[in-house]
Amino acid sequence: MKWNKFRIKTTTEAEDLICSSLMELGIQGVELEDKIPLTQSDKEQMFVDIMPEIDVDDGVAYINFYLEEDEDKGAVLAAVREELEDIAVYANVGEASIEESQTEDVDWVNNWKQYFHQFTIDDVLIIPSWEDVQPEDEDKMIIHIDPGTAFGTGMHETTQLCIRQIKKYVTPDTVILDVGCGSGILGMLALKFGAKYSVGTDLDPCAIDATHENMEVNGISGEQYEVMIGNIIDNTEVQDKVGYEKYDIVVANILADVLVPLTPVILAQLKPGGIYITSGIIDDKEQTVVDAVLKAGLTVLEVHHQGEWVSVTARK
Ligand SMILES: C[S@@+](CC[C@H](N)C(=O)[O-])C[C@H]1O[C@@H](n2cnc3c(N)ncnc32)[C@H](O)[C@@H]1O
Repeated sequence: MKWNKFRIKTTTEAEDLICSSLMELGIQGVELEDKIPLTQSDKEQMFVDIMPEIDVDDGVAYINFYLEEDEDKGAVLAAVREELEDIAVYANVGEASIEESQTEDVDWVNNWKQYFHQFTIDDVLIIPSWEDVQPEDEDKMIIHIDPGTAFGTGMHETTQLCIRQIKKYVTPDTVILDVGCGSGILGMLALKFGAKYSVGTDLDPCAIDATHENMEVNGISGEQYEVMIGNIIDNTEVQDKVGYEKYDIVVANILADVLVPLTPVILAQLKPGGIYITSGIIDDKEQTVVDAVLKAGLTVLEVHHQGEWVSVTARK
């Protein structure tokens, strides 16, 4: 199916007002293009630590929206133009021109799958749920994964750094906390390496379904793990539910700027002697995380690098 794409040229001042008017008209899923840098909270949610170069904000913004080919675009465009005129009375909407084009229907949710194929991390074969295991790989530890829209195929360097550290420190008595579990890959591998129990947390609701699905596909029963939504950094309900001095290992593959406030919280969740594995650290933030770990009173055991990413492992 083809879609009609509309591009409104406006100002950064008016973009929020126009977006909410479009939503009131029933237009869902608008795209914004402007030169305003991401906020700290945007970056944390999007797992972005290296910002692309953007030009200086010139106040111009573009708002894209899409209508199905058979929708009455004349009526919708008339309503949009009316809204733009109303907003122009009290805000600078700039040019407020609307450019029209057509676009192919692309399956954005599933399109990335063509780039995700089976691969190995040491002796672990990670295989997407839509591929088959080759006979020569049947002796490997096999993990089937479909991250859905959650993060965590295992292909990212930061995940691989965590997997190696988990394998090193897991014992049959290990209870592990996986903060920012995404697809559930780290907790799941810990259980496959022999851990007793895994608790995962994430801010992203997609992570909950993805973790349940991946655990099930890999034959892990609901008695071996739990997963919860919420921000352990500032939500005491989540902290209480996760439990204190309970974990032999806490793993967190999140950005350095999140690891810094997370570390003192994690200290309370770790058993004395417990291991804290951090990753997701871009190389120029290595010292920031090491400092946060030391400040919390942990002892740094190991620092590993892969590409431009760093993992710091410490002991309580
Ligand atoms: C890089 S992904 C890691 C996913 C998976 N653990 C892995 O290693 O592949 C980071 C995850 O942390 C989550 N996240 C970010 N801040 C968080 C917080 N304060 N508490 C819990 N999860 C958080 C994100 O939603 C995302 O799913």
